[in-house]
Amino acid sequence: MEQFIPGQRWYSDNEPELGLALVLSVEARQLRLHFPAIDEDRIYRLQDAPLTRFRSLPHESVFDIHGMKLHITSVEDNDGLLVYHGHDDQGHARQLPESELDSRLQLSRPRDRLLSGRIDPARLYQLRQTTRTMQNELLPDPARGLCGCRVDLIPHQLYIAHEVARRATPRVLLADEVGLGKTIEAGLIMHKQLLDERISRVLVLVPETLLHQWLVEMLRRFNLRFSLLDEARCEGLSEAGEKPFESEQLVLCSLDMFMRSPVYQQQVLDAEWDLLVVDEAHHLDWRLEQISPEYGFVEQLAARIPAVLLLTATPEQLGAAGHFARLRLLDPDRFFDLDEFLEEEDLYQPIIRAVNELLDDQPLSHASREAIHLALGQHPTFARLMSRAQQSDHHNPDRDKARQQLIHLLVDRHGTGRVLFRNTRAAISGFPERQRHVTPLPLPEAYASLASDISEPEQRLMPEQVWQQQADKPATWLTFDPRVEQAIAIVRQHRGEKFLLICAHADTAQALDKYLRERIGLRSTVFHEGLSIIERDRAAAYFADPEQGAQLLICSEIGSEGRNFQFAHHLLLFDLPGHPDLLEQRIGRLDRIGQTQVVQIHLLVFEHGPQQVLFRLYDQALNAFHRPSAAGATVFARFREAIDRLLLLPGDDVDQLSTLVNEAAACHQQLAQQLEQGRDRLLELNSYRREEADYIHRAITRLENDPRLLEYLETACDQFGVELEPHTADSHVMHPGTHMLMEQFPGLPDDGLTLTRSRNTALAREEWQFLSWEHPMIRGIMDRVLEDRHGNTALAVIRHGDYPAGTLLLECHYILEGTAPRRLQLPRYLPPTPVRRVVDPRGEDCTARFPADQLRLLPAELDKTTRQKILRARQSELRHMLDSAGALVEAPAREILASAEQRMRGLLDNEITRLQHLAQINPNVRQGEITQLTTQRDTLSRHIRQVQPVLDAARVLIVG
Ligand SMILES: Nc1ncnc2c1ncn2[C@@H]1O[C@H](COP(=O)(O)OP(=O)(O)OP(=O)(O)O)[C@@H](O)[C@H]1O
Repeated sequence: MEQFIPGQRWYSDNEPELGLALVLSVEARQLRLHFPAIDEDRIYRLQDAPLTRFRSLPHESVFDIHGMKLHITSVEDNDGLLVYHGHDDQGHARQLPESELDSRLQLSRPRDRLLSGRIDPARLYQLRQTTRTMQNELLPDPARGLCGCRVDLIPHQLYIAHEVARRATPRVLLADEVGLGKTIEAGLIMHKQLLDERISRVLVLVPETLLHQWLVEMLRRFNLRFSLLDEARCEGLSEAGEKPFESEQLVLCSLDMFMRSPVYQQQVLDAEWDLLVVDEAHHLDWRLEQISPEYGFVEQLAARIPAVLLLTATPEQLGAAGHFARLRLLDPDRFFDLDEFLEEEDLYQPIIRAVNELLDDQPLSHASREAIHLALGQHPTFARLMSRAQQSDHHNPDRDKARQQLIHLLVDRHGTGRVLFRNTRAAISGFPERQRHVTPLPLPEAYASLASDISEPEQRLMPEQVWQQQADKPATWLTFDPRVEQAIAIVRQHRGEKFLLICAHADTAQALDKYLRERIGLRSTVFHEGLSIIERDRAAAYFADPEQGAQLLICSEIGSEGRNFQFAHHLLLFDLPGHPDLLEQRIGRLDRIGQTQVVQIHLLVFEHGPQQVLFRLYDQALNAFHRPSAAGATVFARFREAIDRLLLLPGDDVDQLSTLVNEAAACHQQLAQQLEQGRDRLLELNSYRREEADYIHRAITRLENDPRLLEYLETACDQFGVELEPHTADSHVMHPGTHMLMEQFPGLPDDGLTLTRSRNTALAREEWQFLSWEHPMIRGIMDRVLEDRHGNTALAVIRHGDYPAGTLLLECHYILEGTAPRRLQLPRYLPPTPVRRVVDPRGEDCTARFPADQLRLLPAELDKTTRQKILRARQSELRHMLDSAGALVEAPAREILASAEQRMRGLLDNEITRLQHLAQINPNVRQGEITQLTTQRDTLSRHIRQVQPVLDAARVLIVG
């Protein structure tokens, strides 16, 4: 019998409606209680007072007398008086002595509710059980965080997302070739880390032109609602007395905004973030002699924010120094010296040769064997792998397996492998072809005569601009420049087909647009840096509209970055840019995931002059119109002087040009070969591992095809009064019902919504919701069901031959759930795990006789009064069964916890050993990562051992 102590809270078994009582005094035979809810004192006999002690447990919530809700994390027993510790709704740490609990009865625990005769409807009880089961299955599922995104399941993206999002604080450079889905990869990583509660505050920095596209992409594909903070919004928030960057969790800003405002820079630096994402990171210019303000600012952010994703399609634009500089943002301790970085890259050559021999199924040369020993050490496991990999029988699957394992081990040890992911079209199949169509055009005399006045090669690429400035007339070049007529002719030839025209300068774009619209009546629109963001988005949307939209979009160079125009198949290049990476960016607007046809590239090239120089270099030396040229940037860097000289030549020097093109072509071929055999091959292997991608793919498909999802939604809708009706073969419509039981059903608008379970349909019908276990609506329902007490008691009549009618049995569902700081990821190893026990009146375990799915429930529904009568009459039996079930669950709970701890240790020890090995050979492994993992493992062990089974739901079974 529990001792009564003044200050404790109890409630009356017979009259729970009186609320929580406070023990005032305890004498020899009686005790005095005060019931604040009715402001009455009552006296009970100490010996048989029908009272139950009120106790709440970790994970539950209680209210104090001022209405503050406390989410309990631990309960302290201070000489018989309880103090609840936890946090309030704002996340502030609080403690609450039981004497200050709100007196309106907070009977939420199943034990209290059963003993006071409170029973929930059977369907609600069932919904709770299913929710628990699903929660237990979904939390550790490898597809978690990836299956609910409205994206095609593209293997290299799945691999990267899975690999990166698992890291505690990933700091990586996503550098897939243009248009292969870096934004999508970043979205997948964020989505998974947010769902796993590894992160909650995210700052995304993008060029101004891409703000809206990011905003929309994050919402429609990932259900991530970012807040776009521009100057106007920040000003508004500041005026309202708020700190702009602390008002929202997911924030999207343009980097340019911070470049204009040191005040905002400071404010964003002062706010706390978990993850920083920087798109188009090649703009962060860094040279030994000078650091750009953009780089300086991002460097400060990256030093404070634990996780960082940098996105760029052209990591080596601006040369190796630029590449090094971006890696330096991710890990300044590791990448601190440019020369050393360059030397180190060369040291990987022997490993690369070894990997090539393994890949090409060749015998391992002596040098390769040496390199492997040097890289992996003399550990017996590696020695065994080596000997299996060298077996002469080519058909032996063991040999293949050993070779694959060695490749993985070696790739792991590759210099930048852990921080850099780069996939190329060459390594990933399924991309459309490119076809180029070139129309040589005479160079107008007016342009030829300008040549001697221009000293900058870049200017010579835009003669129309120089002409306009010199002639000081508005765009007269339109009348004599043959590219204009030719562009019109090409567009007209393909009536009804969309064209993206890109030129270097905003003024050129504007003049062309005006001319084509007013004089020719073409449905065109324009996109350039002089327009506001809204105007640019409007232009892009007008172009995208398949029926009423523009046939032609004219863009300045800014249109060639990041934008999605793959619904068009024709690209018209009014001029050629001075760098191969820019050319690739231009082509990448159309040649990207989602392009369904051959990409037609139309080139308007003068037969003479600098455009001809570039054309021949791109076409004949780099073959850049047909496929991305990985070595293009290096070739241009090597021949920069010669190229600039030719670009500035007033006339043509055909011989010099041919020599340059030939030399550049030879150099390109050689570099491409080296890349193919060398560093790129390793990087490629590291950026995409098929088996892992397949494994994730299978896991996602399994969840997607789980029929329980729709059943679950149907039951929830039924329970909460929401209408759900079939719509098409794979979709449903949902509406709030007339008797909806919730004020608001999570995520359901007043006018309803349509949802589909089919990924393909969801991709085609963006206005529909994509239903998955991760959809905010399903997550919202699960939270609502588990919150507080929904369905945690029930009563049913059953048939069972072994027990006489009238026997009372009790089915108890316990939950093993730990509390630990989120960053430790405890649920990954110990998801809330249900344990079920059924006890008979003697307190014996009879679970085996009553498997959950075989309980023969009788339809007899007892009314509320009868249920309460039964429960009150047999309270002592119930108490006994509750206590017995509590004792019975201890042994299985210990087993589950021990195996969770073992699993956790196994996984983390593996990871620690791998990292320790890597750290000896690959300095890219941050020592901090290893220490963090070791501490994490030990702290997790402590948390797991402290877990106690908590009764989550109980059902009284009456044998009928
Ligand atoms: N898994 C996917 N499912 C559906 N669409 C995708 C997927 N991956 C990429 N896309 C689409 O392909 C296009 C290119 O993707 P994304 O913008 O992420 O590429 P990127 O590598 O960031 O491009 P860039 O180099 O131009 O910045 C986008 O329209 C995107 O929506």
